[in-house]
Amino acid sequence: MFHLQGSLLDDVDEIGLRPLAATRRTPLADGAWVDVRPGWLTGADEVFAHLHERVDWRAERRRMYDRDVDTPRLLRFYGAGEPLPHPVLREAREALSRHYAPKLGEPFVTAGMCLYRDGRDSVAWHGDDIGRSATHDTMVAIVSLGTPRPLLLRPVSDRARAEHRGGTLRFVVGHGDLVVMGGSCQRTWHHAIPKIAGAVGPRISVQFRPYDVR
Ligand SMILES: O=C(O)CCC(=O)C(=O)O
Ligand SMILES: [Fe+2]
Repeated sequence: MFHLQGSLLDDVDEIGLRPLAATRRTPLADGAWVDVRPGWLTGADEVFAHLHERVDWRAERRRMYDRDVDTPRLLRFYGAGEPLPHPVLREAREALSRHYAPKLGEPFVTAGMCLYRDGRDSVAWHGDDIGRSATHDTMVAIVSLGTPRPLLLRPVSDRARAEHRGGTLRFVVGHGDLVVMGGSCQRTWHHAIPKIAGAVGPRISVQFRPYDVR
């Protein structure tokens, strides 16, 4: 069975969520920010195994120039109101909605899921800028399970590029970790999960988003 020690290197096996008060914020240029809460989800081995086996993962194909290519990861999107594939994901969505309500003003409702089978699977540079996030501040909260992979961020708006000192930012998101991209992040910065060489185990990410953000 898949086994990976959580980021905090502790031995909590019970499935649950730690307090969100321990979240640490990194402000980014042009009104964006990233919150990180290492080891938020406990019992992550069991949740990973459950999702890996039970979710009806779907391969997608995408038009690239003049040909169709496989999207380099498996996907499953749970729309608002659709039951989630593990009860702790509903708890996670509720806890995030409660914690961020004062600033977000609305709940997280959808759950996008990605399965990166190995280091060849990836997400190219993009912002989640379909819907209201193209014009409004919002939040995308990501729970990561399985093999740690770097989440890269780079500024794209003129102001973010002018304000930002230094190069591409790199957040390694590990087993049970929470990362929240907020403020203007989806329209002023881009993010990516790059391919990596060598033997790399699978990773699942669960992205919670408000209504009409994708
Ligand atoms: O896997 C991740 O953590 C990021 C996925 C992502 O950026 C997306 O699905 O929009
Ligand atoms: Fe994204």
